[in-house]
Amino acid sequence: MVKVYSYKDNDAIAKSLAKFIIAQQDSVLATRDQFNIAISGGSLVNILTKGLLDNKDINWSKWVIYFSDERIVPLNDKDSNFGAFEKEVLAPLAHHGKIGPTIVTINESLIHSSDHSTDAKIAQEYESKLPVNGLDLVLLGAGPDGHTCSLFPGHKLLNEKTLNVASLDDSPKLPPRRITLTFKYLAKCSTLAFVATGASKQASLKDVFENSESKLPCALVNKLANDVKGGVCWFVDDAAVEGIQIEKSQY
Ligand SMILES: O=C(O)[C@H](O)[C@@H](O)[C@H](O)[C@H](O)COP(=O)(O)O
Repeated sequence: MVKVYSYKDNDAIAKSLAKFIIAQQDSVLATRDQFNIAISGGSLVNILTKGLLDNKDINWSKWVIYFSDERIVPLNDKDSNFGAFEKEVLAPLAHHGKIGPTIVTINESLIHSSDHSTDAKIAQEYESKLPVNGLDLVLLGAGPDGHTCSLFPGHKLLNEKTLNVASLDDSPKLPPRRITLTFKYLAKCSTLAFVATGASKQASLKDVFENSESKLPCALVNKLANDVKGGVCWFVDDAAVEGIQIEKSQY
């Protein structure tokens, strides 16, 4: 089942997404002591900052945070997804004296600026740190071209059937070298939640939601809805889904 939750702006999304994440957190922590979540880059980090930072219901010390994809750059590089999350969320958390989450990043000692041959090793090592049975929640972005994680339209990784985490060095969006969760691994996770905002997403989301044959990566994630027990949902703003024939509600 794919659900679409739609709001007028990022502040409203941030509030509702926080409520959703806390519900997932609470149901997992009722049964075990660790909440495994993956986040993505882009504007999602800013929405998480708004919704989570001063939120007393987040049990940060029980969170283990992974990345749905990461750029193969040093962690302090402006293009690093970890770097953005550290600056926006982790540093302010530490500043408030809170016990922070555990973060699982790529091993930057394996990055060689000109030699890409260790990129597969970075992916392999990242895969070895992931829970074998999948994550509790994966927060996904959606690019204007319909990509998600670093799974791009028409890319050979859309057909990856063996690896849970793969590397690529031909990302059409810079920077070119990345690692990404694959569909194989996303299918093992409990809940998949997209956050997509802005009119630049309209054309690809029209294809995702109105064309049952769509091959866009975001559409292929929607097709996993029956495999993942918590389903697939979308948190969108009105601009992203204007004119698109879908049933919308609010969480
Ligand atoms: O690695 C990347 O290329 C980006 O992080 C990307 O995957 C992002 O998540 C989407 O393009 C959505 O970005 P916005 O939310 O900023 O529109």
